[in-house]
Amino acid sequence: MASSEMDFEITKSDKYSILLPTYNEKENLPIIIWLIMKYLDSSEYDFEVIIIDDGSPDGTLDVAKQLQKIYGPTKIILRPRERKLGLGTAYIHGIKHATGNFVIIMDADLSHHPKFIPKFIELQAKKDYDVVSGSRYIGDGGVYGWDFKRKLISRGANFVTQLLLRPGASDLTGSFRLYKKDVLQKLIDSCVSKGYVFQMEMIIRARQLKYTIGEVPITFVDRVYGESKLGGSEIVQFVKSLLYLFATT
Ligand SMILES: Nc1nc2c(ncn2[C@@H]2O[C@H](COP(=O)(O)OP(=O)(O)O[C@H]3O[C@H](CO)[C@@H](O)[C@H](O)[C@@H]3O)[C@@H](O)[C@H]2O)c(=O)[nH]1
Ligand SMILES: [Mg+2]
Repeated sequence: MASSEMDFEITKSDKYSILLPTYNEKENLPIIIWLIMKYLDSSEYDFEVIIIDDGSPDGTLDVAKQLQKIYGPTKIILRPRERKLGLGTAYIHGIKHATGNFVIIMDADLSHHPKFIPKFIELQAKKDYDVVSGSRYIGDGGVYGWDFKRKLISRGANFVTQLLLRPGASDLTGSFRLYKKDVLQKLIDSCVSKGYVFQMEMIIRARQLKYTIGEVPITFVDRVYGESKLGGSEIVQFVKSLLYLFATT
């Protein structure tokens, strides 16, 4: 390895807890878990995957149980909830059970590729960032498979938020991130929103609290199996929260 690639250090005691919220992801879950194992098991990182299933009617939890049998209960941890309680609270629930000193949050529908996780870990270790955020809007990052409307919503949400709140991070609504666990806990405690807009508020709060944020370009590929749970009510929620943050910060 070239010396420039070695100027960071992962401490032996570092552990990464990956939170995977699922709602109707039975086709995607085995593939994402396989990819996580492929990219992290080959490295020497200590990690665990915490699956937070919200009573998916398609039987995602049964699939998760099978995966736990294959990979073992120390690698795959199941923390299901009875019913669909939303993405934001799924993270809050998951972090309570995380044993790592770092937490990685990602979607389970293969839009976020696990191959980026080692890049997040390396950048964090190199600069000791409090947060590393995947960004579709820097370098060779990008979005694939979204229709014009969805691209417009994402770009629009990012643009308006940049304009009003000047957060100094390029991808505000994305949710592929690595946090120091104590930082994530503090951010969660300071956030008021609970839906999808949670991602945006987290990064705004991180800036306010003067945490350092690193960015890794990521590609976001639209899901092949199942459908997005983002609906009109989430968009209304986003606008409300944005205005709230604008008025109060
Ligand atoms: N446990 C639980 N999981 C949920 C819930 N709603 C969604 N999920 C899970 O959360 C992940 C993201 O949900 P999607 O429905 O696939 O979201 P998306 O429309 O693709 O939105 C993604 O991109 C947005 C824009 O970049 C992001 O804002 C959003 O957080 C997400 O990453 C998936 O793993 C999905 O199963 C819920 O109520 N409970
Ligand atoms: Mg998705």
